[in-house]
Amino acid sequence: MDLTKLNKIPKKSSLLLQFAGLVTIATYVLYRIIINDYALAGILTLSIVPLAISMYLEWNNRANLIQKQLTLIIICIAISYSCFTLGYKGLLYLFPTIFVIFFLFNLKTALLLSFIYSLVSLLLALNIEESHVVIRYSIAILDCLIFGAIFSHVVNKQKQALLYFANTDELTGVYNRKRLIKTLTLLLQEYALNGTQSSILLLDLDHFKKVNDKFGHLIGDEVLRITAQILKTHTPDDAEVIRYGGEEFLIVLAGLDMDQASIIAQVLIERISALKISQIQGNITCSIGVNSLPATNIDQWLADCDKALYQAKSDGRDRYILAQELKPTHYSNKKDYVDTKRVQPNQ
Ligand SMILES: Nc1nc2c(ncn2[C@@H]2O[C@H](COP(=O)(O)OP(=O)(O)OP(=O)(O)O)[C@@H](O)[C@H]2O)c(=O)[nH]1
Repeated sequence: MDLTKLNKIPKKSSLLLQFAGLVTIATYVLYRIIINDYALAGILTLSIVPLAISMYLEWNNRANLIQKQLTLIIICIAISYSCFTLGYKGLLYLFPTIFVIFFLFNLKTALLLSFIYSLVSLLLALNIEESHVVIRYSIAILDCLIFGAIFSHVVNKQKQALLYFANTDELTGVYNRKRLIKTLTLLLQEYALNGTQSSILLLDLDHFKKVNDKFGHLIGDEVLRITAQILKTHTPDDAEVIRYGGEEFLIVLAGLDMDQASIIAQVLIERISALKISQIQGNITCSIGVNSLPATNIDQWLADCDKALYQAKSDGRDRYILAQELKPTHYSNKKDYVDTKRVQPNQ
């Protein structure tokens, strides 16, 4: 399944749901006008306006959760009023709105809101209904609340699992590259708005091919897993560790400047070289490129960090290099680095 298509599903279903609501309410408003009930027609029309705005924003990819929640609350108020004037006919509209509440609020808030909404509407319906009718509806509405809560709980769990698998590298358990663009875009925006510093480290294990060749791919995999653990343990809690390529990891340090990022780079180099794996003789080392904002865009941020990493490799590995310290002419392309590798085969 193409996971990128997943993003389009909520937009389509949300538009469809809102369209169904709009048509239902609009038809009902027409009916109330025909039978000269202008008061209820007016109140319901008030709920059509935010719904139409909400659909327009959704269509233009500008919808946000707060505006959707407000729209739903206005519709709930209109439906409560219709319970007061229509009795059980108004109560019928409670059921679908309760389900929508569970999809637009978190579980606790949705339970509280739909409970208050149902209670108020049932009490208002008493205006024209016998109490035994209202009690019958109360039981049905309670069922709806319970099923709504269970259903949204299960869907949320599945959504979390899907997000986890879509964003996680299977071998190491850290983020995969899908996470990258979103995180770096946010940090560039933060820098442009508030001047908040952020840095990235591009870390590559040294001579990893030799580890595979000498000890086998399974041991190589184990080294990658342990490295990922070290990166997670020795970086701040809010740092994002991303598996960037085969034996390459990108560490995103939000809010940290070049000096702070350098300290972390040095710690990681020391921790990785201190690593003892029983099946492997000798040390595992790594090289790191460090690049801090400003950067004109994500590509430049990453490309300059990549150059710093290549220079760290060329300068003898087991070290970090700051992108800011690179001379513009130094290692302008990867060929220079490949040539350097070729003359040091036994390193
Ligand atoms: N075990 C294992 N190996 C991997 C994985 N992904 C990539 N590799 C290996 O990583 C090695 C990368 O080799 P190179 O790009 O030559 O880099 P290197 O040997 O680390 O040399 P330098 O980067 O120059 O220090 C290759 O042998 C790949 O097969 C993986 O998921 N598991």
